Amino acid sequence: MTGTDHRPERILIADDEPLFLRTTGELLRREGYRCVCVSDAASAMEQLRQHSFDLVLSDLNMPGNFKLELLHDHSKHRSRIPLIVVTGVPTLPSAIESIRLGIADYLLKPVRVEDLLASVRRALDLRRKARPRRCASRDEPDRFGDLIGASRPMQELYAILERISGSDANVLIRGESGTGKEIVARTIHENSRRAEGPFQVIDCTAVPDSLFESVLFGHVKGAFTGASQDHDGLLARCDGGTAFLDELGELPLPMQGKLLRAVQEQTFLPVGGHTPRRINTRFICATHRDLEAEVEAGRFRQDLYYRLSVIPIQLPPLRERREDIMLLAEHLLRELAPPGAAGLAFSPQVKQRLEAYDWPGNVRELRNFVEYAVALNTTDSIDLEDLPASLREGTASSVVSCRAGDVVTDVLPEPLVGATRTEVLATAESRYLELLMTSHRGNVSEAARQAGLSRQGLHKLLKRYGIDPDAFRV
Ligand SMILES: Nc1ncnc2c1ncn2[C@@H]1O[C@H](COP(=O)(O)OP(=O)(O)OP(=O)(O)O)[C@@H](O)[C@H]1O
Repeated sequence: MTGTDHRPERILIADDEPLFLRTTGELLRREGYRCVCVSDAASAMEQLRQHSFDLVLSDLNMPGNFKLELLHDHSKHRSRIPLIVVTGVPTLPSAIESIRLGIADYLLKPVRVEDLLASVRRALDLRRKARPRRCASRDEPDRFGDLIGASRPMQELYAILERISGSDANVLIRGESGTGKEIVARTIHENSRRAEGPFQVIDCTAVPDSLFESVLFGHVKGAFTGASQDHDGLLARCDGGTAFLDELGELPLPMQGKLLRAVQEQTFLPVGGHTPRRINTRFICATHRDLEAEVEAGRFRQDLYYRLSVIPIQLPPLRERREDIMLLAEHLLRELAPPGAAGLAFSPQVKQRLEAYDWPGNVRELRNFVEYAVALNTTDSIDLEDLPASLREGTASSVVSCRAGDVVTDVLPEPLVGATRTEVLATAESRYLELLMTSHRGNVSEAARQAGLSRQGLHKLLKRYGIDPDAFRV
């Protein structure tokens, strides 16, 4: 059985019973599906974050899922991928909660082979019908795969994505935080001939410099104290697929030369190894930094920059494509509203406020806002009182205004007069983060919510500026 784009459909099976896992995996593979089997909820969530799947088959009682964590995570972030529950311990509360979270089916163990296959086929069939076609921009002007937006910059982006779908060239995506760099990278992967291969996210800010080489290239047994066996790195996992290097600008300089070899020659040496490993990988990278300035400043290798930016893509901030705000907000509302709240809508005053707001955290901030409003709302309309204070008061829109001809020293602190644009912006961002941390007393979750960033995204920024949240706790 294959999907509409002639690639085998991918099924994630999560169950802590080894026998069920093995036999179900074998059964579905025989039917032509590609299966990945994991035995706990954390591994399932990691797989879903890193790879594309068409369906999830999940047990309920398995490690890490006793409060249905996998189902909650799934309903929040990937509700368009159908999830079938297969449980040996059915309870009424778990069944009600599973259905509330929008599962596709609820099967009881021992499940008959024909029932399982019928349920899998039904769920995949529905997904195929609901799924936007490949390169959908011509027929559906306001979306391309999972990307939403009808503005001119988005139309231009869709045209580029369509044109490059036959290409295997490396891509460099730039844009502010939350503009959609990762979702664009996934879209490129899913529309490429590598679609059935892995899509591996490598977050350059998440790995300490000293571990980078081993995390990226792996190591051989005995390479260092504690290396008791050979270990594959993240690059080995991208073979046949796409490596997505997020925040490329943070890659330590010594690693840049090693990455260049992997990009150029498609080979690398695991730490302590002598035999080069060959890969077949496309590189898509993202950065919010001005990499050309980094090259000029000697912080980023020019040869690597040219290798990776064969196709450059610039993502516009949301404030520069305001006509997409309500389109995205309505889409997110449909995605995030609980089942049974299909009529939930924004009031006219809220729409006005959303369209006027500057969205410094871009689409991620908008998504966080919709989640917040959906969680607080008890009626069928999202009204002004459901908005967080920053949006109600429109604080982020009130920017310092500076008329043409004003002397720039009026708005710049003395030490920054004559500084470059990058230095001024970095100073402002670092100051903003300090104020944010002060007002939230070092609570990263709360601060991230206000800033419209993910916790991970805020951690990345804090790390970049050497700001320790613990120092703000009182
Ligand atoms: N055009 C879009 N259509 C639909 N959803 C979008 C769009 N752009 C972004 N999103 C959603 O906004 C959120 C943030 O997007 P994403 O993580 O891709 O941004 P990013 O630029 O990689 O952020 P960061 O730089 O902080 O890592 C995700 O939930 C993503 O699905």
